[in-house]
Amino acid sequence: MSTLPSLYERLGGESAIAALIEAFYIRVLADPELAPFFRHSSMDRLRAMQTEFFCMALGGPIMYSGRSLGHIHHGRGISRHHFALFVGHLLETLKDIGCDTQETDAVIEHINTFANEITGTSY
Ligand code: HEM
Repeated sequence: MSTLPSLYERLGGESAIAALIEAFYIRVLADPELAPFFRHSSMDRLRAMQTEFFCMALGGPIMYSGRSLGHIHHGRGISRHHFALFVGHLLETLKDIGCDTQETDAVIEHINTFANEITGTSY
């Protein structure tokens, strides 16, 4: 019996995901609507935690050691609009690194499932 490779494997594992996150936050911080959210954040910690989170969320053998998504994001005024901008930058970054459409769509679909947890809304 064979198992399909996880998205983690299809993207190239931990080092490829770390590079993706690095390129992604360059875009996020260049967005005038998103940059202010990160003004007081340690970007080194954020990139490290986000890399762990993506590795875990995409099926990799890595445990996320950061705080709960709700706990971190609630009370910061992150709307659906901000979430959509954030995911838009992820989409562009995946395209930039040459990720094919099927993998890009699968990653975006998966990351979108965290929308309620991040924005604190459920509808
Ligand atoms: C699915 C989408 C998202 C995921 C998976 C995610 C994940 C994370 C993770 C893993 C951390 C680090 C946690 C830690 O330090 O323990 C973090 C921090 C943070 N996130 Fe997100 N995030 C998402 C969307 C967003 C959006 C849309 C915004 C704002 C527009 C945002 C703003 C922040 C900020 C400001 C921090 C740093 C908090 C601090 O300084 O301690 N995130 N996020």
